[in-house]
Amino acid sequence: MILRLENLTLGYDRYPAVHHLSGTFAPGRLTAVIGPNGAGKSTLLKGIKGLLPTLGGRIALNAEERGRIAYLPQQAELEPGFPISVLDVVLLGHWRRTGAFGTIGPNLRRAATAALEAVGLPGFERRGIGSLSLGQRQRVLFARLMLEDGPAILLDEPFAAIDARTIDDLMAVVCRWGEEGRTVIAVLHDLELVRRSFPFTLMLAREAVAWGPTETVLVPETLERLRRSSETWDENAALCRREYSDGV
Ligand SMILES: Nc1ncnc2c1ncn2[C@@H]1O[C@H](COP(=O)(O)OP(=O)(O)OP(=O)(O)O)[C@@H](O)[C@H]1O
Repeated sequence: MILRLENLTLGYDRYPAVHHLSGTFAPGRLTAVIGPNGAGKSTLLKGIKGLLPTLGGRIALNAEERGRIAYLPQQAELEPGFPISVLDVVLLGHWRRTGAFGTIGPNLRRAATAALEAVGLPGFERRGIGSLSLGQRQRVLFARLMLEDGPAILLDEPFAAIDARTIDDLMAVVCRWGEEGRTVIAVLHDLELVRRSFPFTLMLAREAVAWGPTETVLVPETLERLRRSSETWDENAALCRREYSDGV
């Protein structure tokens, strides 16, 4: 899936939070989105997933493609621990794709078991999701993303408050997604992790400060530009005055 943004503006009640963004997320490419609090990173992921209307410009995707994008929101936005099993949480990845009437056959159960093994939780199927640690829950959510089988995967701060061992294990899953040709876009704050593992970076401060190969983006000049632009952006920006060609 080629995910292309064309002069994209996103926001809330017509007040823009991400301005005039243009660029492409190519298949198999791992892109980190970095920027300070309030830079519009979560807004961008929600816009790509179709949870926000576009205020201007467009995301070049049809509805069917958009429906297949897998999305992991920030932990704070996740549903509280319902008393359901780990297996059911993982199988939700399948239902998200097929709808509630999709059938769960033995192949799917095997796929769920294999996904749990791949994230380092073999034999956890019957455990209640509420009995797991934060890191274990994040592993389960990655197993669910595996079952979603999306051509593009959006991760919003997937490693916040997660221990180094779990990050390593889950990064191995992310790298495999890239090798399988899936587009991965991850909001991250750990620049060392970005340098190590994400070949592309979008540096965001309401608009793109820089977007390209990580080694050209994470350099002192652009980090300084990021610092300056986040100091000057207007929390109460006026309605975007450039034209709204579609959306709203
Ligand atoms: N539901 C909402 N209604 C109105 N404004 C919102 C809403 N969600 C976010 N915003 C505003 O949009 C701007 C961008 O927020 P966003 O959550 O996208 O930033 P972020 O880069 O993900 O920040 P963080 O690193 O803190 O998660 C902020 O000014 C925020 O207050």
